[in-house]
Amino acid sequence: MALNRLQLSNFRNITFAELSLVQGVNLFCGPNGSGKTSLLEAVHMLSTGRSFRSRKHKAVIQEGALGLTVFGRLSGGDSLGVERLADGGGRIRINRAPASSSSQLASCLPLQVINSDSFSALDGGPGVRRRLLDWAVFHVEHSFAEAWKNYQIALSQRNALLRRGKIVPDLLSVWERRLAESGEHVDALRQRLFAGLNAALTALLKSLPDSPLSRIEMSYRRGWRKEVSLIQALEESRQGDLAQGNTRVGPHRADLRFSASGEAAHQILSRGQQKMLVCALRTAMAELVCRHREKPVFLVDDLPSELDELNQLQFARWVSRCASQVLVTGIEVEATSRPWLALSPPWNSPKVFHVEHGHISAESSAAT
Ligand SMILES: Nc1ncnc2c1ncn2[C@@H]1O[C@H](COP(=O)(O)OP(=O)(O)OP(=O)(O)O)[C@@H](O)[C@H]1O
Repeated sequence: MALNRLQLSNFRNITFAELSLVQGVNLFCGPNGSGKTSLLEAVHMLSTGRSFRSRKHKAVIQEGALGLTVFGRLSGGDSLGVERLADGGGRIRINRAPASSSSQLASCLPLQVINSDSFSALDGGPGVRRRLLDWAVFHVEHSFAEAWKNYQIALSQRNALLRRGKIVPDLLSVWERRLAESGEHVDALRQRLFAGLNAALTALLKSLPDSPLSRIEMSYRRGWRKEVSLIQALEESRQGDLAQGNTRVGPHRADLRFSASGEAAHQILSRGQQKMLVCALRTAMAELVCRHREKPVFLVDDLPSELDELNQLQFARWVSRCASQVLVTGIEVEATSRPWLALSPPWNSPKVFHVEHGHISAESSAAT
């Protein structure tokens, strides 16, 4: 699925922009602080209802404005709209009708983001990796969203009971059974996805020149001991959980680990190799998603500053196989377009947009 038209207003320093995008590569070039990342952030908001830089909508709304809007029309004809107001209100619309949750936006517009934050996936906490895995599970396994929601409800109920201090055993076991049932389901979906993801990632890494990167192995930790069921694990950890007021086992503790010869990936890979590993992981996820659904859109913020030329070229090749469209930012047009020019059509003829002081104009014509 590609984004054909994008319209935004009062989004950080962009007062208004209306753009016609192409399938393949869209380049947004301009000096620091001109509004390139804000543009990508707006597309992210259209797919998730939120920014990738700030948890607070107010920080994203243009200073002095009452609210922001982002509107997009997809290649399949659907339209998406997000409005965020400074007073905390807002609306999400799909085909002009109110949408009940932002996950409906995500199913219409699957999106992968590569920016400097993406690289914390290896050395950051497990939550970052879990969310990455769940992006692919959500798009491939249709029962995941419901199972995960049920799991979260049961988890917060069990945690609330644990914090009360005085346990009502019957009530606790009701929520533990629900937690175990939805948790086992979430885990089964993740495990099935993981098997395909692992195969796709290994194939991508093996296609790289021999280095520690091509020997990286990925493993999945489900969040409780292998030998027991989730209900047993919950019973075993009940006393400790009571003392902590928190459920310490279950799929909310799952993780992906990356290692080579027993060493953690971030201990043995160079910074650039770590970045390439994250690019390969996101590509592998997109490959899995496009086997089951339409190809996702990639947002790539300032690739030249992250990877050397060979790796940029490799990554551009990967993206061209599994994405419908990519929006790339950079400072110089020549350096930003270089990795894409060696690919086959439509990837070798990027549409270039110039970004300056929040104004965005297409290269070949007047402002779009
Ligand atoms: N709420 C806001 N209202 C108005 N302007 C804002 C707001 N938030 C941020 N800005 C400004 O918007 C500008 C665009 O920032 P953005 O991060 O999009 O730039 P960029 O082109 O990606 O820069 P770089 O190349 O340095 O990454 C910055 O000058 C920033 O100070």
